[in-house]
Amino acid sequence: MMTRSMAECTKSMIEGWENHIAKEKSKQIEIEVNNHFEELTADIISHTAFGSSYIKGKEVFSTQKELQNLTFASILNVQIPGFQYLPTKNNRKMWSLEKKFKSTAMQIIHERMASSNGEYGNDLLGLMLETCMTVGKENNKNRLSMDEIIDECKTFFFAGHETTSHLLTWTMFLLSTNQDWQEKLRVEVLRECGTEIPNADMLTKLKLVNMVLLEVLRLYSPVTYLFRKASQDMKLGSINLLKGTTIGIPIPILHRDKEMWGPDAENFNPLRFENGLSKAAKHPNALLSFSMGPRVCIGQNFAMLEAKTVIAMIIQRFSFSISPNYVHKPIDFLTLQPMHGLQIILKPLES
Ligand code: HEM
Repeated sequence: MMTRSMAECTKSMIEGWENHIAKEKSKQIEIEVNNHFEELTADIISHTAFGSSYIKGKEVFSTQKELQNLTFASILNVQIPGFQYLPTKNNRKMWSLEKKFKSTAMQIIHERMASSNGEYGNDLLGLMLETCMTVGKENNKNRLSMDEIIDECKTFFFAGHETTSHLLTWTMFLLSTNQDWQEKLRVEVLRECGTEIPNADMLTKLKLVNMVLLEVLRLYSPVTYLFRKASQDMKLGSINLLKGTTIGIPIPILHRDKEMWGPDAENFNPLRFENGLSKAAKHPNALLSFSMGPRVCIGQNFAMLEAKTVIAMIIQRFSFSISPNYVHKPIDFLTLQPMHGLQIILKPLES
């Protein structure tokens, strides 16, 4: 059901591209794909998190996005203690967005509860409501409160939307600049899926697509830093860390380390993942894009399934190359993204 939702959202984006191309005499278009992917991944997460309530769900998420942008802009300001409580123009805007976010989310939850007969649906919201209503009913111990459900929705959107859209963008970038790999993937996708909309079984057979996505995560990991705080005094290699010290783990540096990945660490070479993720480098956990251990990304399978669906559907229908208007300037703006977007030239395969 999840793959179907992902494919349907992708189909609607692709139809938009096809309509656009049909209007052009040259039968090709230049598009900036990063924005398209941000919309697409928001659409997909709204459908899978909120199911039938996805239109209101999108409203919730676009409010959150506005809030996120304002918060990020204010992080760059000098932080004065207590300033966040003053009724400045920015703070008032943030409070009003927060209120709108909460009231729309509550509306969705109440509507869902009112229309249910003890069944809340098999989307993320339905599963959380189910847990909220049944688990720990007797002692209230493990029940999720409404505020916690709303917070979970926020986390899922924040953690799962931009990260995946940037994985898609960088994949399009690397396939545009490595046409041989674009063609290899097309052969694989057409062999396993033909021109049909891919289903879950077909997607598991796309080994080369999987290898390419892992190599994209290595070279352009959407999350660039992991932060950890020492819970006790400890030794890390030869360094003594005091309890409470925060350390930042720079993923891009570790992912291009020649000692770990070999002399071609700087190059795009998906074949390094030919024998599986754990054999690609000297250490089995060298790829840190989804983190590891107790805080590992819980959405990694979702993200990989989504990325495979989208890339397979694009590659089935179009060939693409980098536009001369593209300027390569990756920037870390919470997640790693092309500063001026990614402009590509898109052509339907028949031509
Ligand atoms: C390419 C896409 C994605 C990347 C690169 C990514 C990366 C990460 C990383 C690095 C962390 C751990 C942060 C840390 O250890 O400090 C994380 C956590 C998390 N991710 Fe993802 N993520 C992606 C997609 C998703 C998706 C699609 C979802 C949800 C549908 C999701 C949900 C979460 C959640 C809820 C956490 C917090 C887990 C916890 O702290 O227990 N992520 N992600």
